Amino acid sequence: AWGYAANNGPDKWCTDFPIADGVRQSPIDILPGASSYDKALKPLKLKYDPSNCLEILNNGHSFQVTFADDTDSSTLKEGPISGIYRLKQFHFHWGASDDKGSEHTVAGTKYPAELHLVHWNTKYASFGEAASMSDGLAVVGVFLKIGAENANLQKVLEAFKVIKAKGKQTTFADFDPSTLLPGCLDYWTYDGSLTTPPLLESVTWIVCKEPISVSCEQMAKFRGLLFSAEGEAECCMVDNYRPPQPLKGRSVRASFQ
Ligand SMILES: NS(=O)(=O)c1ccc(-n2ccn(-c3ccc(F)cc3F)c2=O)cc1
Ligand SMILES: [Zn+2]
Repeated sequence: AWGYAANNGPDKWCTDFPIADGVRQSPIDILPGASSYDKALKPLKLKYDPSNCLEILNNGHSFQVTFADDTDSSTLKEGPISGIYRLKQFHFHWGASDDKGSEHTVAGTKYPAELHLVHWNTKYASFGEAASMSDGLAVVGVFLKIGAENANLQKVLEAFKVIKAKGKQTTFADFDPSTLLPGCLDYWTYDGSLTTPPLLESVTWIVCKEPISVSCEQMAKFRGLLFSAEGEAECCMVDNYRPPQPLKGRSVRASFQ
């Protein structure tokens, strides 16, 4: 099965998932100087209902907080998209050390971690159907940089002790993911893909320019999670990021000047 090790990592994914060498793969290196300001881009309209929060799980690639998506109570609207996209889950990618971990990079700069808020287009009947459509998904990416402790992450980190190993999950209620958004919602946007298998080219990427903070002690807790299941040889969950992929002629637009 795919992973992030030398034998099953990003350079090997094309064997089972040939779209890995596709025309709109993610992540990318964002070059602010080469992105074009588009005054038609609207501000992001994010509205999340904490009561939609269901559970937190270690899926062996990251940890993920999943949301009830049977109503329009947690949605993304406007920004670069048209219509209503519902929040399905959020998760993170991070490094073994603070000098790497994000998937998108900014003029080559790597952040220690990156948050992804995954939404699906309600013009389709379900997440699964939307995931295979070119306008099916919208993922909001937020960079994390080392600084002050982020109090809004504490509740997530406290759950780690019960989801340390792959396959563990627990109920997770009343969490508002908007507390993890930066104050300024300026963003870059481009057409891309899922950054892990199945690497589907169905994502409108919306990457926030402003990072949020995370302390080095909090990063150490991320790195205490395991890729491995209980009873297996322990393997720390670190470096679960795909490196930047070729732009292949795509343009990156900026919502700000
Ligand atoms: N890192 S990311 O680009 O935000 C990202 C990467 C991979 C996924 N992902 C993995 C499996 N799926 C998935 C789950 C259920 C389904 F019906 C279809 C899918 F593609 C999915 O959306 C979701 C998000
Ligand atoms: Zn992700």
